[in-house]
Amino acid sequence: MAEILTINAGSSSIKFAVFTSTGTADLHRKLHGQVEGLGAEPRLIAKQGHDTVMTRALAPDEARDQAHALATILHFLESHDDCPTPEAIVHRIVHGGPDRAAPMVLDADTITALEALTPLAPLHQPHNLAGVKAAQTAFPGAVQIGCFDTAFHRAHPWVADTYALPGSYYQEGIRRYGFHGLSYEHATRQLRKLSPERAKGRTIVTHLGSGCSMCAMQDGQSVTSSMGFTALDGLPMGTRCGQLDPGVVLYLMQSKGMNADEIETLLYKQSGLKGLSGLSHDMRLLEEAGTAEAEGAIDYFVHRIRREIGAHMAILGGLDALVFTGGIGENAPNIRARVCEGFEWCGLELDTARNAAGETEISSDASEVQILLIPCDEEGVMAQHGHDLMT
Ligand SMILES: Nc1ncnc2c1ncn2[C@@H]1O[C@H](COP(=O)(O)OP(=O)(O)O)[C@@H](O)[C@H]1O
Ligand SMILES: CC(=O)OP(=O)(O)O
Ligand SMILES: [Mg+2]
Repeated sequence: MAEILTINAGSSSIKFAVFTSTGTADLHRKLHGQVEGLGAEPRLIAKQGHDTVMTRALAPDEARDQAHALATILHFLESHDDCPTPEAIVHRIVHGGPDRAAPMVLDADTITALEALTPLAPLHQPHNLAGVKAAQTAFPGAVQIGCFDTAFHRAHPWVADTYALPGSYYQEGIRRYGFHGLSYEHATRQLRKLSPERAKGRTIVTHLGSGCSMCAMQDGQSVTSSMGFTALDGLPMGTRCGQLDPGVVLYLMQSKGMNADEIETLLYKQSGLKGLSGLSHDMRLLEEAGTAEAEGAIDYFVHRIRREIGAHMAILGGLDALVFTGGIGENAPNIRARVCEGFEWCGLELDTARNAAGETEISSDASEVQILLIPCDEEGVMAQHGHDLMT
């Protein structure tokens, strides 16, 4: 029985899963888990089905950063009673550049080309590629496969991909790539099962996790997305600023004398919910805190999501379904309620009780737009791609 291991290094977590394949298209998830809370209070959680087989707070040297967290996961897998012997290890690689529109086997040349994209995704790409190397060492017999967050958006029309810079900049790759593609792919697959007619129409999926973005789709194909050249643009995130006037960057350089490294740290690691609240990147803590700054951070977060929903809806010419996914999207009913508030004018109405209960369909019976909660499963999509490439 072939096994597939998936590794998904996000900005605040590393998620893993072991799947077995019996030769058919159906994959069985036999073990999964994550190191979550990187940068705050990291812990390792592993589950078999719904049963938790491990939950442990991690010491600083076990989860100082993604590399340590991954070593902790690989150590856990190797010492697990049923240690996996993966035939393929599938990695989420956040940036695939302009041409990689499908998953692929990672050979040495591809890894070198992907390393060159590190400045475009500094919170992710180095960790994604370090994960490939660590996995090669831990499981030397396995094929390494990459699935790219950017791939899902590669068929955007030019207007959704370009910046209004001279054309040569687009040609050299300065364009809007869009991210969270594996999450969007999963959401559309689920939507096709849950609501096939609406999935053929105009849909917006909003991925609200540690990183946050939104994607407008027509018949499951990405039309436009809130993230751009890097995973900084669009919505505010845990520690990232989201949309920012580029004049701010010029001001920081010219008037405050900040250098590129300082600005990178500010925009990627000290901004977003963390920067505004002065407290934490974690929505759970902000909701509990109740300070004026934490409330302000949540107000801004909600405001920007609402603004992007309006913009994405305008590009689609209306809306048939709105999907929430990601750590915040799935687990924070108050945020969902505030995002949807006052959108009745365009036929979008939440059902308070369904939303509070976290049901799959959270729109009211009267709502013209269906509102759904679809738990993010990037690992399931990755495993399926790995399986398809191996057979
Ligand atoms: N119950 C909850 N209420 C509010 N926010 C939550 C809850 N559970 C998780 N989150 C948020 O989800 C975030 C993690 O989302 P996730 O999609 O797992 O992130 P990533 O994959 O980018 O590391 C956490 O930082 C936290 O803010
Ligand atoms: C692209 C991105 O922001 O990913 P994540 O949400 O996993 O940090
Ligand atoms: Mg994620």
